[in-house]
Amino acid sequence: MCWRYDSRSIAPQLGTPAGDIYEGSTFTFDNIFPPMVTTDQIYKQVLSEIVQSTVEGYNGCIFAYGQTSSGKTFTMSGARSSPGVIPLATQEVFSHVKSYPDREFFFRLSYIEIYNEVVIDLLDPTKTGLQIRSSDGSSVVKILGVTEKVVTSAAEVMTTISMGETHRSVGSTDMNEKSSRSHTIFRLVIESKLKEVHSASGPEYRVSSLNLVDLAGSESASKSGGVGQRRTEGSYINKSLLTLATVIQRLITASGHIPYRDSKLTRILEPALGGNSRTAIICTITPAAQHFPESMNTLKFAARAKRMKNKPILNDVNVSGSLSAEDLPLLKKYRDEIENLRGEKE
Ligand SMILES: Nc1ncnc2c1ncn2[C@@H]1O[C@H](COP(=O)(O)OP(=O)(O)OP(=O)(O)O)[C@@H](O)[C@H]1O
Repeated sequence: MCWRYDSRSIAPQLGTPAGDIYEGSTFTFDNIFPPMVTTDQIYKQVLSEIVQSTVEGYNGCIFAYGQTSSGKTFTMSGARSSPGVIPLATQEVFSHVKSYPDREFFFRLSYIEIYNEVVIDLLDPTKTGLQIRSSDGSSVVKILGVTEKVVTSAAEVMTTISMGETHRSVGSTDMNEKSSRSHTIFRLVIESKLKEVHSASGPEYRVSSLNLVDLAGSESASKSGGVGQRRTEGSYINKSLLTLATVIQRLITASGHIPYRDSKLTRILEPALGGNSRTAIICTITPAAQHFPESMNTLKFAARAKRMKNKPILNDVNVSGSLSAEDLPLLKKYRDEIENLRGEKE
């Protein structure tokens, strides 16, 4: 073990070669979880609050960043023995709506991957090269033509995602037998309206999105043994992660142009990076000494990301015309009902 840590800080272990070189580099975070902590425990302690607030009308984003094979997919999707963030969050959304019996909810699910800078619809992989459009100071990012499946239960979400998983770009590298070769984004759009309108009951319509992102692993070509296709994938992965790091660096130093548009990943995640979303970043590292340099890089990324400030806002639908009734089926349905009633009265 070449690291020493407690619940908030981590540093190279003194008395090891790395520890002696990097003496004095201590990183402090909101939480540090040792290997034996389960994703369920992390979820309850840190992530549940963000997921609940998406039901209440705030945008939320949780993403996993780290070296290849350090446990991002294990954390986000989970394994049979240990449910990941996606199933845990899905369960919570559908149970938390019960706390709002005065509201009607409507859910749409999309699941995409960004592979070699091409956006692919995992719910319909014949749709590739999807375009991204941002509006309203990029608080709203749309993926044009993406499949949005209307879902009514947690079980339906998980069945749909399992189907989408079969289309993911996964390949074998020296570091991970089943390495994610793409960034994947699970997006649940949550629309709600008051069943009966009372002026004191708060905003009538709300729309928010929950984005759960499993990034491809940062990797060194020599360790992952990539040649040919694997090497090309690796270079796209590293380039988009570098753009992510640059965006974060510019946000925290408030310096220069912020290059959101330099990668599909940062364009889609723009609201989560310095925007209106509540965002949690889970950085995964391995304690193994041979991966010390990669772990150090991940910790430096995490330390910068921790300094990023977002401005979450409640997305009631009087927001600035950036969302039309066509974007919001529940709102459209409600407007149609009003139009019909007016028609009947006339
Ligand atoms: N905390 C953990 N407990 C048990 N097994 C784990 C844990 N974290 C990761 N693993 C296992 O380690 C292997 C690699 O993990 P995983 O695929 O999640 O890495 P990754 O960071 O997503 O890698 P890549 O970027 O290459 O896709 C998997 O077999 C996974 O089940």
